[in-house]
Amino acid sequence: MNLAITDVRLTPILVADPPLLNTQGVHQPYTPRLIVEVVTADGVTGLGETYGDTKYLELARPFAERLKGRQVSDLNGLFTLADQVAVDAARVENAVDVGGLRGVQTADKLRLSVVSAFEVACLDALGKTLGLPVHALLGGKVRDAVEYSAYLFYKWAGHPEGVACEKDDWGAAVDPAGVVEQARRFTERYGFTSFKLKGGVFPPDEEIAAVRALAEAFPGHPLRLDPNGAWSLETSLKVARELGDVLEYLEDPALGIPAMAEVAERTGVPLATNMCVTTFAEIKEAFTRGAVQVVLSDHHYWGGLRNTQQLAAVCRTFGVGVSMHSNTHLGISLAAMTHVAATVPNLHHACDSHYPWQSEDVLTERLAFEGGKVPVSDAPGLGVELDRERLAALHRRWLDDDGALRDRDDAAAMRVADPEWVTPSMPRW
Ligand SMILES: O=C([O-])C(=O)C[C@H](O)[C@@H](O)C(=O)[O-]
Ligand SMILES: [Mg+2]
Repeated sequence: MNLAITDVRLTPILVADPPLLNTQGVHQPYTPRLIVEVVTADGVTGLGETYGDTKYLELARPFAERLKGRQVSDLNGLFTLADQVAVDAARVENAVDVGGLRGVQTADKLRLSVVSAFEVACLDALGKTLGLPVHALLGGKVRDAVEYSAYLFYKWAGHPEGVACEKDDWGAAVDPAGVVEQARRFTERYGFTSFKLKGGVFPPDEEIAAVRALAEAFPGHPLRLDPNGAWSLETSLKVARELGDVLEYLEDPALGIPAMAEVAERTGVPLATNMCVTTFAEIKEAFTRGAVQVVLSDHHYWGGLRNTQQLAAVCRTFGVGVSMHSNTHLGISLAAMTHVAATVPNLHHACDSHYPWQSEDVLTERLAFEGGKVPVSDAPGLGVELDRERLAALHRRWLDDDGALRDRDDAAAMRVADPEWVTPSMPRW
């Protein structure tokens, strides 16, 4: 058995994305992802996936160079190695992640977002070599299936006229009836029983009405609303009070730990975040001030599967809940999320996943939701197989792009439909 890494392949791709609305704008018709392959001396290939924007590619390339000759079992060494990769100061100066949707942007967070794909790829290769599933390498599963929630979005029926795109069959959802209809489709197609609505798109009263409509259509089901910090403290307090009786939690109503702490204290409504706690450095203040009751981990920017387990342990220590955030991702990441989620004992909320919105994948077989859950694979590694033809086709799309879509920009996509659109200043309402 030879665990030495002899080759690393990085393949940036563009994958189809429907016109999903958020407070920054709308999703572009294609979004960048990076597929990582780590090959061992025995010829075993491990797969990983992360964000594919330029700022990640420019770190992934020098990192991949340094990886050759190391062992896929040397997971701690990945972090030491990452520290050697310089981050351009312009990338982090006064910067927030994806226009503010994912919190602060630090040099470490950028590095971790890259390391995570390599950690997953190394675990996949190690698992395949040893004949063990990734969850076993993480200490073993405590559940056989991981529950996900329906991630509802306000959306248009299609991308703007004349824009090259793939069509989707979800239809439009721009009012309460549309949101309920979308939720019904999610339950019919995937069996989800929890619902999260991406808010911050329409004035809060309209979004309150949509959540009320969901509560009426699906009585007793867990509901969440996430405006990505688009509301002032006063608006957050108002929405929390109006929806407190039907929400499982409210996600990032306002920006920053002090505002979140005040909303939590004055309303008692549980708050979740993937914005004010996205790094270990932010935990102490947020937890001691009671600003968040559920941290939505994302193994991509927390630095991988083992860091996610560490985050879960810290949350458990402080009596704070943990669940999972999601951005547009493919099956490799869904498999990784499922393996780590299977090992976290204190996971009491259904995880987010964009996967149902992704009509394209790079796997020979898509992962399936059964009754809203993804079964935990016991096959060696992640339990997924790369479809090289699909990978090549999506890479071809990336090569053919003139650069306009290689960096996610929801405000730019919105300007195609509304040339006057500027990124809203926060708080928006
Ligand atoms: O706050 C969140 O849950 C997200 O940031 C998830 C995604 O970024 C979502 O808002 C999106 O892609 O529009
Ligand atoms: Mg969120």
